[in-house]
Order: sequence, then structure tokens, then C-alpha cells
Amino acid sequence: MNSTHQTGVLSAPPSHTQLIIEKMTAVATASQSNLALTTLLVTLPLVAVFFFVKQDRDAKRPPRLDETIPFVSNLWQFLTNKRLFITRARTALALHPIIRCRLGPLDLYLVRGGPHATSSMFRATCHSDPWILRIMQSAGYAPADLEKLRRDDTGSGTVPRTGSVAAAKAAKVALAGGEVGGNGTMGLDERVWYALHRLYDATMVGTKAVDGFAGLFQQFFDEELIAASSSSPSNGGWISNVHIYDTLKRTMTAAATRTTLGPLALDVNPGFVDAFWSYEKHVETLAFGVPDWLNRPAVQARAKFTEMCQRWYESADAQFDWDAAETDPVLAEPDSWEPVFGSALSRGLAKWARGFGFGAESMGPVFILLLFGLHANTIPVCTWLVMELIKDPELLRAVKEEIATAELPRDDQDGSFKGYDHRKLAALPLLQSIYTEVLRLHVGVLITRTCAEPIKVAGYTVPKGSILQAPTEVGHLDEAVWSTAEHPASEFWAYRHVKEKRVKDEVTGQASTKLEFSLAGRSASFFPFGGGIGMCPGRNIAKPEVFLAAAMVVSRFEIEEPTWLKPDGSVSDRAAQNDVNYANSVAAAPDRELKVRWRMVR
Ligand code: HEM
Repeated sequence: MNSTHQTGVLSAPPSHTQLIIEKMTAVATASQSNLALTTLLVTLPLVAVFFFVKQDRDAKRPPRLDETIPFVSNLWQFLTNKRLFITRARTALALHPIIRCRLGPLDLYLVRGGPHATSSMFRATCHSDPWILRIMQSAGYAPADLEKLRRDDTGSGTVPRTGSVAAAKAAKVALAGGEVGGNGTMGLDERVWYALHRLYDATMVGTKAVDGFAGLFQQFFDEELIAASSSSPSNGGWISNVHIYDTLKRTMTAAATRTTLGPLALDVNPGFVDAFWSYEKHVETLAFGVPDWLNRPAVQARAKFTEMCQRWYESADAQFDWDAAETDPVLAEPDSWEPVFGSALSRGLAKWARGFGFGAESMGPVFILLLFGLHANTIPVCTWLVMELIKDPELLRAVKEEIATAELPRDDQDGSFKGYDHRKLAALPLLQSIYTEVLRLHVGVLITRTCAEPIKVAGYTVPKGSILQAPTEVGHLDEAVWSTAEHPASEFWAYRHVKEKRVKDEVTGQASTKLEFSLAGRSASFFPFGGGIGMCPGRNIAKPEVFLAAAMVVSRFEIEEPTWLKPDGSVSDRAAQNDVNYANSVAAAPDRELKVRWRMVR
């Protein structure tokens, strides 16, 4: 099947039915022998069309994305040429804020970003539990444990979702004149989604947790960088053939893993970093439910990495004092860290799984998913940021100047480098603007929600149980929102999200200009981390990780001779673009490697 045949965008139902009527009329008139049959053949579809169109108009349903072969074409294109599918969806959504789309057995609503998505999809009644469950299943959670998650329909919020089992129980109790607590009658010990969400909130989103993560990551990343750049002094400290993406994959994966799981995971598993990236390539096909026998390399990569996480979990479990853990204040001390399980997040996740009675075979899958969330987006995003800086010496100079203002005081004795204040780094306007540009251009994902109640989107009523998807690309590449006279939305423009502000020195009274970061009026079209209660819980640790790693690379190294390489290692005459294999897989990997020579200067 040629997927490029699908040039049509929106199908107007009457033209489809007209086509059917024309075909049937032609067949009937050809025989001419039976007027009654002809009448029947013509009128029956007309009656059907009348009801179909009427029903459509009554329900005020959005138009449908065209499909050459119903149930097949869209799905085929999605699987074989996702780039083209998303482009068609974007074109259609430029015309209409919401469209219906059949993707194989799924009947979806695609929603344009901007206020339409944020005001409807990101409300508490829309959730992503079925999609998270699917990912958990594809990671290898045991069926009995998946069932525990499936049974709990109360959601992640403090108050159980309307219409859920707990809400129904609470209504029954209230009817019988009983007392109903704030959480309904379903005990907190049964609310597995809520417990996970609380853990994420405390150990990833909160300020204390972010500070703890940033401090340790910086320390471990520094050690990794030093190890990666040790060189013989005879060549003046220069190291040739440094591959930026590959180096960041190795150093950041090791540092963020040590920060989160502690050192044991890497100590007991030689080849851990390579095994992670082999698995990462396949997560999407695994989640899509491609049968194992058709997806052997993916299944093998998952098995290898799961085995490593399982091995680490078993040794951590054997060394850890679980009795003491009974009083372990994971939520109250989200920045606590110890060398066996590592962070409060990792300990808390182990406690969550044990507390809900998860089997031993689910422990590897629990942690492979945590590591996927931790590394799969942050590292490509940091790579794009560093690549943009190396590509443009003028921009690099401006960013280095900015970064210098966030450097911690040097060592009193020997003047050695002590790192960065991650909060100051995170507030730098130009660096924030570049980060936003990188997320806007390189993060593509279909944010998916199931609505537990009927909701209104752009004037249409979307029935209960419907699936809604908002492709980030539609909002992120919207010319009307992002373009300037010189810089279309499709282009990287480092200064797109800063404006110059005139300021006056309070002491001298001297006027000058300074940059200020702003997304004002455009934030609804920018949602690389999703939104609402299902929003990425790692967003607050992703930022210091990316900023610290990028700052340390560009300010501590002198970097020369950038050369782009194709995947086969030969020289490329163009810079990296998004790897099409990662279309819609959150952060895209670069399809070209950047080779440089560098030496550590401080
Ligand atoms: C630049 C980096 C990152 C990007 C662009 C990103 C993006 C996303 C997106 C788009 C979602 C789905 C949100 C939704 O449906 O509304 C998500 C979910 C998630 N992310 Fe991130 N993420 C990043 C970093 C991280 C980090 C560092 C972690 C840390 C472990 C993490 C952990 C998670 C988890 C656990 C979920 C699922 C949440 C749930 O159960 O509902 N992410 N992320």
C-alpha cells in the first residue's frame, strides 16, 4: 500500500456517500431490467445518508480525517510513515480545532493545541491511566499487578474520579446515611494510582527534591566528565574524535542513574548504559503492541535490560534494612539519599510496589520504566542544546557569559571550579529561551487522554469514554503563534523567547538593557510535558539536569573542529535533524552525530 496516496485531509461525509450512490446507480442502470431494484438501490443509501448526516448534525460532531480504506489506511500510515500522518493531522487541525480520526480499531478525537486543549483535555476528568497501563504492560509488569492497577479507577487525584468505584461506594454509603470521608470509602491502601502520583509529586516535583537531585547530579556528572576526558598531557590535553551525542549518553546516563538508583545499579551490571540505549530504541514498538514474534530484537533488548534492573533490585533488597524503612519518611524527606537504593524516589517506588503486593517479576519492569522516563528525553534534549551552541560561536560566547554569572564561588585555597548554582542557571533568560526552542522543535508527542465524563471542546460535545489526542507539533509549529518577520516557526531562533527590557541602576541611575525570558500569551501552544494532573512529573528535574550538563560541557571545555557525521561514520554535508524513527516519541534523537576535538580548560 502506498501511504503517500492519502493526500485528502478532511472528509465531508456527503461526498463519500455521493460516491457510493454514484457507483450503485451505475451498476443498477447498467442492467436496466429491474426498475424496482434500481429504485431500491438508490433510495436505501439515501435513507441511510439522511439518518447519518442528520445524526451527525444533531450531535454536532467534528469532521473526520480522510481515510482511503476505512480502518486500515490511517493505521498503516501511522505505523509506516508517522511523519506523514502527523503532517496530515496538522494540516487538518489548522483548518479545524478538533477532528475525528480512526486509527485501526481506535476512534479518536485529535485536538489542536492552544486554549482548546488546555481548557478541556487537561481537566481532572480526563486521564491517561489506560495509556500508562499499556506502557506498564509493554514493560513486562506481571498480569496480576496490572490487574491491581486496572481495578482502581479512582485516578491520581486526592478526590476519587467522578463515577469511579470509590465514588459509587461513597454514594451508596451516603444513601444509607453513613459518613463519607474525603477520599470516598475506598481505602488509600487500595488507591494505587493516587499513591504513585503522591510519590512522584513529593520526590520529583517539589523544590526540596529538585535541589537534592541537582546537587548530586552535578557532582556525579563532573566525575563522569573528568573520567571521559582524561588524556595524555603530551598532546596538550586535546582529545580528538569526541562524539557529542554518544558522550552525553554515556556521561549523563551514568550520572543520573547514580543520582536516582545509587551506585549499585552500575556496579553490579557491566554494560548497563549500552543495555539501556538498546532498550530505549524499542520502547515505542513494544508499547504499540506489535506481537513478540514480529518484534524479536525489541523483546531481547527489553529482556536484557530488565534482567539488569532485576539483578540490581535483588541486591539492593538484600542489603536494605526494610524494618527501618517502615519509618522511612520518603515523602517528608524527598532529598534523602543512601547508597543502596539511592534517592527517595527509588526507595519510594520500591515501597510503593511492595506495599501494593507486586510480585518479584514486576520489580525489573517498574525500574526500567523509571529509567526510561529519566533518560530518554533529557539526554537528547541536552544534546540538541549543546549542538546549537557549538554550531554558532557567537551564541556560544553569549551563553558562556550568561552561565558565568551562575558559577559558585571558587575554592578559597586553589581557585578550583566548584560548579554552578542550579537555580541561578535555571533563571538565565537566554539559556531558558534556547531550552524552550529545543523543546518546541524536538519534542513531538501525541498527548492522550480518556475522558471520564462528556466534555466540550471548541463547541463540540465529546462523549464520555472518548479518547482525545493533542499532537504537540501542531501547537509547537503554529506560525500564527511563534513566527517573527525574520524567523518562521520551523526554524531554531535562540532569541525567540526573550525580550529586551530597559533597566536603571538604582545606585548610579545609569540606564541599560537586559534580556527577559517570556512565554506570555503563547504558553497554551507549548506543552512538551503534557498538562493537567497527568503532566510529566520529571519536568522540574529535567531542567537542572539539562542546564547543568550543558553548562559544564560548554564552559569547561575548549571545543574545536565540529564535523557532522552520518550514522555510518562518513562526513555529512548537513547538520543534524530530527531522526524520523523518533517521530512522535517525545524527544527526537539527532540523525547526525557531531564530532569535535576538545580539552578541559578548568
Ligand atoms: C525534557 C525531558 C522530558 C520531557 C520532554 C518529558 C515529557 C513527558 C511527557 C510528554 C509525558 C506525558 C505527559 C502527559 O500525558 O500529559 C511524560 C510523562 C512522564 N514522565 Fe516525562 N519528560 C521528560 C523528563 C522526565 C524525567 C527526567 C523523568 C524522571 C523520571 C520523567 C518521568 C515521567 C513519568 C514517570 C511520566 C508518566 C507520568 C504518569 O504516570 O502519569 N520525565 N513525560
